[in-house]
Amino acid sequence: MQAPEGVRVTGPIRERYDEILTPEALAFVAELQRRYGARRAELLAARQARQAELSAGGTLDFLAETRHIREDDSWRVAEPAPGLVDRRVEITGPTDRKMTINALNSGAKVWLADFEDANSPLWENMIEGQLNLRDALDRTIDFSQGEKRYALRPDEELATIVVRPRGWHLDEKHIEVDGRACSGSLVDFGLYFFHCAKRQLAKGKGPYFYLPKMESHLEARLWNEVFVTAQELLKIPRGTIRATVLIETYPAAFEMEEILYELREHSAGLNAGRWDYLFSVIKKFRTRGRDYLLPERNSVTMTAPFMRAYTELLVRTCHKRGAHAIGGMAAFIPSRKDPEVNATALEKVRADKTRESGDGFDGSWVAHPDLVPICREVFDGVLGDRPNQLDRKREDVNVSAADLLAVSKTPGEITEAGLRNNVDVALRYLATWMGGNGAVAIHNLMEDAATAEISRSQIWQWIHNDVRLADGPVVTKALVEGIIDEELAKISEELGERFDVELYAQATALFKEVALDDDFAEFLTLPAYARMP
Ligand SMILES: CC(=O)SCCNC(=O)CCNC(=O)[C@H](O)C(C)(C)COP(=O)(O)OP(=O)(O)OC[C@H]1O[C@@H](n2cnc3c(N)ncnc32)[C@H](O)[C@@H]1OP(=O)(O)O
Ligand SMILES: O=CC(=O)O
Ligand SMILES: [Mg+2]
Repeated sequence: MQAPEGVRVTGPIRERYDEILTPEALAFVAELQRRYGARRAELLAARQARQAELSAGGTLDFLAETRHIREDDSWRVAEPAPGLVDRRVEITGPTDRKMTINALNSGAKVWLADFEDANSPLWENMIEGQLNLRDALDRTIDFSQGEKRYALRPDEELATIVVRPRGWHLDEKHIEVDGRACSGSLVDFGLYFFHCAKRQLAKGKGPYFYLPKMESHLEARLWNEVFVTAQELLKIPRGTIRATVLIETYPAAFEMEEILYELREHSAGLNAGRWDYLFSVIKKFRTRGRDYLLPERNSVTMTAPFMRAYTELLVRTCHKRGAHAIGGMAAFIPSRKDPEVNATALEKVRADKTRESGDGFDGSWVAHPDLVPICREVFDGVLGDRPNQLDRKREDVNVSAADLLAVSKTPGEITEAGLRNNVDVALRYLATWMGGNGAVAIHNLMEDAATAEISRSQIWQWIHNDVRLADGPVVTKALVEGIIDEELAKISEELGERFDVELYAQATALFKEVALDDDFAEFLTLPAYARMP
């Protein structure tokens, strides 16, 4: 395989990879990396500086220097693009061949094709995911499992593809530009844009993206600059790209309006990414004692006052600027085998979507095809024939910085069962992730990188703030180490021959690093990726 000057591909080149890793596509990605790699590094350093301020006693607030943007009522984001006008149901999931076909056929309006939370960034997953997206657009994608054959429905019935590239913090170590690993965000964005932008335009849609884990409007400005350059290089009209930003970090909640402003000619709205948001709340104030201590994971709900403040503000901010507000993921996974589990999942998801649609969201996420009808039914009930409810301005909403920061008003406690659950789920998830799969149902809940981050960071926070369990001792490293051994033994007994000794050994070492080490790993995926081939 021929690579352009200064570009080195170190991952194995398997069948058909050369169709994605063409010299032209690699040159395009390298151009983005050369133009924007240094700025990305500066913005990642700025995250560290902000964290140091918070750990030293600082707080988060709306920015004084951007007040003029918030107070200027004249600007709006771009009109909704074709395929993104009605987003009442969005399904998310990884880009393997079967899931690609199932998601596109699911009846959802949008498919979030995920290179992020639901994906383990194995080289094979990244490149084959790109191939699958391209094949889907060419309608050459097929798949069979046993007797079952998978094929796409007619184009007009398929979900609109919206790709979620990796966040700014992750590298793609198998593609080096001028001797350094390339940004994972630029690889995922660049390869998809290069191969699929024109294919999408030919179908009357466009290159659309979900942007994860941003921490400031300056990071959104960087994405906007990348978009402008990418469109120029491929001679595609400026403003063709559309991007929905996940508001899923604590700092970003204070910069929603500025993020929309930076991306306004490319914006397709905001999404309330609840799981990473919770992780970020824990992470940002992890050393700050009781004021920022959440109850155990499964008892924090969307009705906690600080979570309501965040989602209400998101809807109000979006609708003021003509942007879609998209709801998040209820983690309950239906079952085709267990009617009771299925009924519970449907009921919980219905309640979640009812709250969101009532609050003014224009649509929401589901994790599984069997949840599409419920989400559609609930949003149909509120939207009727209208494609969205952008006209519902929610001027009644008035959220202060103190409301967003009111973590300590969250009801619930921290118990031994909560601690054990965090250990058990994190171990199972990390073993799955190291095995190349980024999303899995565990105890009937969807687990992905964001939910696993909550589990391990809660444990870190409890250890470092001398938290006493409601029904037991103070949480210490030694206590957690004992529980790890016990939970591993239970998992091994339950899985029997399916217990992969090697993967669980890796998961355990990784979990100890990200939950027990005094240095808090910024993202668990960083040390996890370092351990990956
Ligand atoms: C915090 C966040 O970022 S949330 C967004 C990121 N997370 C996600 O996207 C998770 C998406 N969901 C999933 O990956 C899956 O639903 C899981 C892993 C949780 C469960 O998957 P499974 O164990 O395969 O569920 P199940 O066996 O019930 O699946 C039934 C069928 O639905 C398909 N299916 C399940 N979820 C999806 C999905 N999200 N997209 C497409 N197809 C799906 C399965 O492939 C299977 O297809 P088949 O009948 O043709 O074999
Ligand atoms: O990406 C979504 C989230 O909840 O995290
Ligand atoms: Mg997320």
